[in-house]
Amino acid sequence: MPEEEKEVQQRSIKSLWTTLMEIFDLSKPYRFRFYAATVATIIASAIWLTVPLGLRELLDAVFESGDADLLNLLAIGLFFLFILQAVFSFTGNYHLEWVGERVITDLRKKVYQHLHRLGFRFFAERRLGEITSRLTNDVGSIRTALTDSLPQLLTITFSLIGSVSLMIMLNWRLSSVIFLTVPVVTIATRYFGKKIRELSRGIQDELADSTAVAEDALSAVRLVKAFVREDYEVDRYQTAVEKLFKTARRKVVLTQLFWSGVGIMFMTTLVIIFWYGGQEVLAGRLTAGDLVAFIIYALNISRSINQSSRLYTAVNSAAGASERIFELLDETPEIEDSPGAKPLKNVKGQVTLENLHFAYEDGRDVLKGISFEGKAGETIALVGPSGAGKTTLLNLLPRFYDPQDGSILIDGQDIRDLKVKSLREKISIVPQEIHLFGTSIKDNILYGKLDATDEEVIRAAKDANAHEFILETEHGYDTPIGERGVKLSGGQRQRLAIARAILKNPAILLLDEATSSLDSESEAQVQEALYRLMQNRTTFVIAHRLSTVQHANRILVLDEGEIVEEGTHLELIEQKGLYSHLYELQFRDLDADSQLNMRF
Ligand SMILES: Nc1ncnc2c1ncn2[C@@H]1O[C@H](COP(=O)(O)OP(=O)(O)OP(=O)(O)O)[C@@H](O)[C@H]1O
Repeated sequence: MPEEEKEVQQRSIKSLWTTLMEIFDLSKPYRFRFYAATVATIIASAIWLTVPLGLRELLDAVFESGDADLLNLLAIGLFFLFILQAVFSFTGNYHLEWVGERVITDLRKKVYQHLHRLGFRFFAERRLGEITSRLTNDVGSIRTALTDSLPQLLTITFSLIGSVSLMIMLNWRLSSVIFLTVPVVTIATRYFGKKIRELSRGIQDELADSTAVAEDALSAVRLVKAFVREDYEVDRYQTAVEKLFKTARRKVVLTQLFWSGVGIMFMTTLVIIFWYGGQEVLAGRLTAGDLVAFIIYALNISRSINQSSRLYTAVNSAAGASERIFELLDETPEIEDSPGAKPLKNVKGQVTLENLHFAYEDGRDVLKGISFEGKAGETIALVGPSGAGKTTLLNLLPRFYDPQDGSILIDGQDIRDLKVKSLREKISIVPQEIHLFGTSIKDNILYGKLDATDEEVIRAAKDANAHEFILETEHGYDTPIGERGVKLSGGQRQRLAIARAILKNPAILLLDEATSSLDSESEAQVQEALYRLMQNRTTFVIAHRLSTVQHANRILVLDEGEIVEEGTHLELIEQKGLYSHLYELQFRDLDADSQLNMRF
């Protein structure tokens, strides 16, 4: 075998072992139950192993000694043995599967919790479908291995060891026929195992890809329909699942070849045992009972090996899946509390930016030395051309990303010295794209403060100009919102998002004004709600409306990651710089009063 291939194989066997151990580690809290179940399984297997010996006695009682009383006694004895075996087998399997299901539940929780700890960078690099596939398909694959295969593995191991020992005791020469097949099976298992493991991982990857394709399209169903791209999306999904089918078929071919090969070998071995054993009986060196018992043990071994080869493929599939799960669990969250981080309390809302430098990718600075001091309660509008870095700047305040250089201070405290959760608790974000959950209207508002009373929810909705339209819906606050809120208009969705933000009662507000048009009545209601929300809070707003910039205490004009102008609306108009240029472009011919719907 070439050195390189050998290394890959060794590495993969090692990684199989490591991942299995990692899964096994998860069962630590349930070790007592696990060991008790193992003992019950050993006892059940041991009882099962005595059955052929009982049968041998039974047959010899008939054929050799002709003893009818002994025959009755043995038959009753065997019956009770079966009952006892069933009881132990049930107990062992039940508790082993219990541990398996428990471990999987813990694993699901652990993975999901970990996903929530990971930052924006992680999610930006992956598709949602791929991540959900890990939670469902990969964990499902490990589940099968743990709950089905683990009990089998134990039974098979004991049954194999026991059958082999008893066979040798019965007739060692006949036993050696069986052992001749062992090296062949071992080599085949290693060869096929590696291939199957690789294919299993491929299948999980392709499954994740196809899930991602479907999720992408289904979550943008409006876009798909608007562009009449149903057929295109169906094609895309078909291509993905057909690719999956091809890999799955290759796995089936390999797996079946392996099983069939093992099967043929053992049936041949059995024929040899029949023939050779028959000779021994004829020669008087073996009784008929001995031969029957021997053959049952041989069948036992054959069945166990067959099962273990199936088991091996299941375990290999699980190893492929668990590699992916543990890769995910190894992802380190980029934003975490620093040691000694303090909670942010009694916030006034003074925000200072000191020489901020930020890049998503090395060498391509998006923010280039932003410095600014915002007083508590001020409204600060950010304007500038597309791609100037406005959204990026807002994303740094709740620490969705950390700057490479420079710092952000809130009331004089560096946000990296604060507990992340306490920082984010004090900041509300109203983005352009409002996301609503498929729960009730009330639950969507409650997201801002989970323990709010009904009165608080209603007050927030009233302040957000949402109360009236909520009452007009079929079940009022309990009306469910369709998947992603499709049953609500754009303005209504915004007002719900504002109600949610009001309920959170933040000291700092980050607002990305929507650019999509609303009708003027709806627009006026949203604006009014926003102004109410902005009262007594430090607000950073990416402004697209003239009314917003006119009312802002200060306007920061960003261009290519730098603040190029700063001042009030009138001051900036007088400067005749970028701001006045943008203003000219957008508002030149319009009368200020009718400009509410215009965008920057
Ligand atoms: N997640 C990301 N990964 C890499 N680059 C990004 C990411 N998000 C934004 N950028 C890049 O950073 C730059 C600034 O983007 P940003 O969204 O902050 O601009 P903006 O001023 O808010 O623009 P707009 O008004 O169009 O929303 C752009 O060049 C953009 O391509």
